[in-house]
Amino acid sequence: TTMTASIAGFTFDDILLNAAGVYCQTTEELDQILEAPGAGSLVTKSATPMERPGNPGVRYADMALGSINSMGLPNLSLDYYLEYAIAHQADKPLFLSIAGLSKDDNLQMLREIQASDFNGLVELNLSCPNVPGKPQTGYDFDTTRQILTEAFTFFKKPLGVKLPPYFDIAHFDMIAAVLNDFPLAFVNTINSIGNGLMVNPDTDTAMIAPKGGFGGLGGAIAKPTALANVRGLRQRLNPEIKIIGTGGVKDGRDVYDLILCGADLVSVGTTLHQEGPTVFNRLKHELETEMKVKAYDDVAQFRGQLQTLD
Ligand SMILES: O=C(O)c1[nH]c(=O)[nH]c(=O)c1I
Repeated sequence: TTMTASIAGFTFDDILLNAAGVYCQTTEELDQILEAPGAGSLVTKSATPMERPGNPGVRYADMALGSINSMGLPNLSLDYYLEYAIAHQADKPLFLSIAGLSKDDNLQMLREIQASDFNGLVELNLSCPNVPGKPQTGYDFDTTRQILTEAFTFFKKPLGVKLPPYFDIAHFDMIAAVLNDFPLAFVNTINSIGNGLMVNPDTDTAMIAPKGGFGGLGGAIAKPTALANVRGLRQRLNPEIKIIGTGGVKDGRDVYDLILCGADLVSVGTTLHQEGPTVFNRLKHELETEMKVKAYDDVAQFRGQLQTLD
């Protein structure tokens, strides 16, 4: 069975990778994704120009419905991840994620990457929901347009954006109208569902500490929103803009569904955090099984082919 995809001229021999933020904070974690059977690439933790400790206190929790996190953008700095990516990009195309706290931070990091020997893909994270006082840029269509306009005056390497989930059809139209004006290599949709709240039933307290317990939701709870955002953007974006589908992947059928809605690559967050890098080989084999049931031997045969009832 053929389970490959191409983005910006790069061929991915496996279509699974980690979701930014999960299992990608340190060289040790990144090496485990790089070497994991079934993983076709990796993305580094979203970086800022300088190292950040992130939010204090308990900032991640698993629950029946998935996960809630308010990490607060802890990372070891752009230079750390840039060095790792340059050292390991010969093996397979890699994604470098950046999440500046301002437009200038983002542009400064893009200039540094442009001037470097990195030849992989950059994922501009416009959707971190957990930095206190910082809104998710992806919900501000004018600012998103402004950042991309300035970025493309100098940035020539493959660039994509990590988007927050949208919940209004009008917003699918609006973000697509912005993104279609730029030569983006891909969009990654969705990031966590921002600012949910979960209760610890034993203590009647919030599950996590930062921001009074408000954090991004991932896992099973995110699947319907992930499918809708992959489908909604696939229907609206220029075909040259590829899609990384993220959200709610627990088994091979979840991978299959994201592809059916239009995903080229599929990234795994909560389930990777819970199961570890062996999850990729499990998902790959489960996807193969699902494809055999449907008599498909290539993901290209059903990518984006969700049928509607009307
Ligand atoms: O809290 C985080 O570090 C975080 N958490 C998320 O769920 N998404 C993000 O983009 C980020 I930058």
